[in-house]
Amino acid sequence: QQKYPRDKPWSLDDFEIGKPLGKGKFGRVYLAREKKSQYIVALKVIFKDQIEKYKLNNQLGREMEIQSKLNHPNVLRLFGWFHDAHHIYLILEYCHGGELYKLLSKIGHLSEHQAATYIASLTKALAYCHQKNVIHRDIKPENLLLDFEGRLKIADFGWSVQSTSKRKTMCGTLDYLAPEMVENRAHDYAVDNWTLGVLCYEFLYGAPPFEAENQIDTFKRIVAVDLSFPSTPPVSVEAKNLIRLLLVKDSSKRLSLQKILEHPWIVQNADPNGTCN
Ligand SMILES: CC(=O)N[C@H]1CCN(c2c(Cl)cnc3[nH]c(-c4cn(C)nc4C)nc23)C1
Repeated sequence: QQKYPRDKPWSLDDFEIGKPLGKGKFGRVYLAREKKSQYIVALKVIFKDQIEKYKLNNQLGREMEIQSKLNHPNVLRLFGWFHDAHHIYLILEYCHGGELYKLLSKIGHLSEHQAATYIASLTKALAYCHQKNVIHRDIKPENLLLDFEGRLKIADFGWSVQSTSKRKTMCGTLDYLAPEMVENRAHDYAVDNWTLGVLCYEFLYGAPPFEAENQIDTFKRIVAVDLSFPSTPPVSVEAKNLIRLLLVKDSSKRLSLQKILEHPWIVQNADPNGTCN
């Protein structure tokens, strides 16, 4: 029985490779099973020549350094990594529930109970990342996965892999970026608070708040904080209140992560153990 963390370096021979889960510019993610333990993982395969071509070696190294240190129930685990002549392999936690995105596009919008539970989980994950000096976890819906219990996991290493079920308009979208990001001004931890507001809106209405026909109009709506709430689906006043406290142009005035967890809408609607089953 292999003790953990293991001393012998991992190699491809340790795994049986299953179906592809996603693919992208830098590589692909496969379902895989570690032979000795029969443990199911997601194996992310990154092409070395793609990394060298885009001069991303140190970014990848930094991402992996950060990711291997993070250990939180709502942050996807990086168990280890190895490489061969042409590839780098990341051994990642596998989420049986797949992408939150697929669930959202299938059911249109989430209930207030589900939305509050996932916003609370994201807030706790971000508070943990910020405490480890990790910001801007790029929390777009396609980077949010669900484990077998329906618990949310932030799955991003800066190498967003487009999984096969990706919404096409997703690539390069501005929808989730704060004004200071789209205006290319200095950004700090508070960008994540803005993104929580965007996600909360999208979970409840099924579309992001500043969606527009093209990127220019989205850009204009973000910098103007052109926020309005449709009359359907019906959404509680408390939920709208939280969204308004996060989608604030002045980043210093956005509700803090701690205050989000104390907000009445979260306290009244979020499931304490984050599974909302
Ligand atoms: C940003 C990113 O990595 N996106 C995707 C690619 C596969 N990857 C997964 C990662 Cl990294 C971990 N677990 C996953 N589970 C799934 C998945 C499960 N079902 C039923 N359908 C899917 C898809 N995908 C993953 C995340």
